[in-house]
Amino acid sequence: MITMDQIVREGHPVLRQVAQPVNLPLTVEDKNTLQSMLEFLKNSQDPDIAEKYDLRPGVGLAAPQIGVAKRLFAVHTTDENGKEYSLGIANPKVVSHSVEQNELENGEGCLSVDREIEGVVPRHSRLTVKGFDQNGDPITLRLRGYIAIVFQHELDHLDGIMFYDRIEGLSDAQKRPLPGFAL
Ligand SMILES: CC(C)(C)[C@H](NC(=O)Nc1cc(F)cc(F)c1)C(=O)N(CC(=O)NO)CC1CCCC1
Ligand SMILES: [Zn+2]
Repeated sequence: MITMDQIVREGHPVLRQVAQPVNLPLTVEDKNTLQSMLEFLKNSQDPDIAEKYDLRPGVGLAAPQIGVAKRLFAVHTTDENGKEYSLGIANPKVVSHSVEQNELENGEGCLSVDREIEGVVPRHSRLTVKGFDQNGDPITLRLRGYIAIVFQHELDHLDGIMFYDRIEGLSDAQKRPLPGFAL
């Protein structure tokens, strides 16, 4: 099972790479990667398991965050209307998005970032994502609200983009992990 010590922290080059698309049909290895990332998210949201293994409660995880430079990520959360999103997706891409932007008023964090970074992260408020599910079947998702933000945060990881890259006015020093922390 994935635990926090398998999660790569900022400063590791894999978080700044552009991840490679995966071949379809999905290999057993890629299916297992998606499944293990989804399992981590579920475990991290289970109070008993999270406490037992000291997991940070996560809603999304991208393959580069476990050192796999492939275009795979998993999400496990419910949106404002209580619709559950619990899935792994392969080769996701944004096919359209609103001009209108949206942001989490308290800013964002990241499982790969062990520090608080102030500032809102502008995102598309609505977007359509196409990709392939864990069975390799094509999927199209029309997203808005919180889940749209989660997807954009994970999509950015596949392109080596960290949430704080998008915060207006952040100095370069603030964008660099302190040397002592980039273990
Ligand atoms: C970095 C962290 C703060 C752990 C963030 N969680 C979160 O925002 N809220 C949360 C998580 C729960 F599991 C249950 C709950 F009620 C609230 C998160 O998982 N991510 C995912 C991530 O780092 N992916 O790479 C960061 C979020 C920032 C905006 C969208 C995803
Ligand atoms: Zn993240």
